[in-house]
Parts: sequence; C-alpha cells; structure tokens
Amino acid sequence: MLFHVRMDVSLPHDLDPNRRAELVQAERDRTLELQKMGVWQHLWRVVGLHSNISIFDVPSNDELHAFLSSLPLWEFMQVQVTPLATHPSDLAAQP
Ligand SMILES: O=C(O)C[C@H]1C=CC(=O)O1
Repeated sequence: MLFHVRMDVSLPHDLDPNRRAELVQAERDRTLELQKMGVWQHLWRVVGLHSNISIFDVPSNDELHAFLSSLPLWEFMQVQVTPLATHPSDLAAQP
C-alpha cells in the first residue's frame, strides 16, 4: 500500500545543541535504513520549511504507524498521512 506522508518538524528552540545534533543524525540514519529497506520510496524537502513530503510503501496502516513512530524526531513532528489508490486514468495502470 502506498501512502503520501507529510512531516512538519518543530524542534524546541531551547533544545540542547548536542542533543539536537544527536537527534538529527539518528533521524538521518533511520531514514536511510528505511529507504534501503524499500519502505520509504521518495523523500522531498518542502521549500522553506523543516518539512518533507514522502511516499511510503508498506503492507498496512499499522506498519506505517510503527515505522513513523520509530523515527527519532517522532515526538517533534506533526504527520499527515494520505492513503493512495490507483487512478483509473493513470497511463501506468492501463492494461
Ligand atoms: O528533516 C526532515 O524532513 C525530518 C526527517 C525526515 C528525514 C530526515 O532525515 O529527517
């Protein structure tokens, strides 16, 4: 199942800089891991914001939630999920 996911990150302004650097590195490591697993298929930055638009491919809603909540920045994110279905006019979906 494909999901369009938007993550808006809001780190506290008074977060210790070392803790911030650790979290950002851990997030990067986990993001790369999920991409290598084929779970996190696309990742784009939203221009001008600490936000991203992503496409995930996972078997179920529960597994998507597990992957998203495994992200080190999870507690600092607002996440919007849109499940995707095949569009009948998509050329790639034509018989
Ligand atoms: O910065 C972000 O968009 C949040 C998160 C998603 C990937 C990553 O490396 O960090």
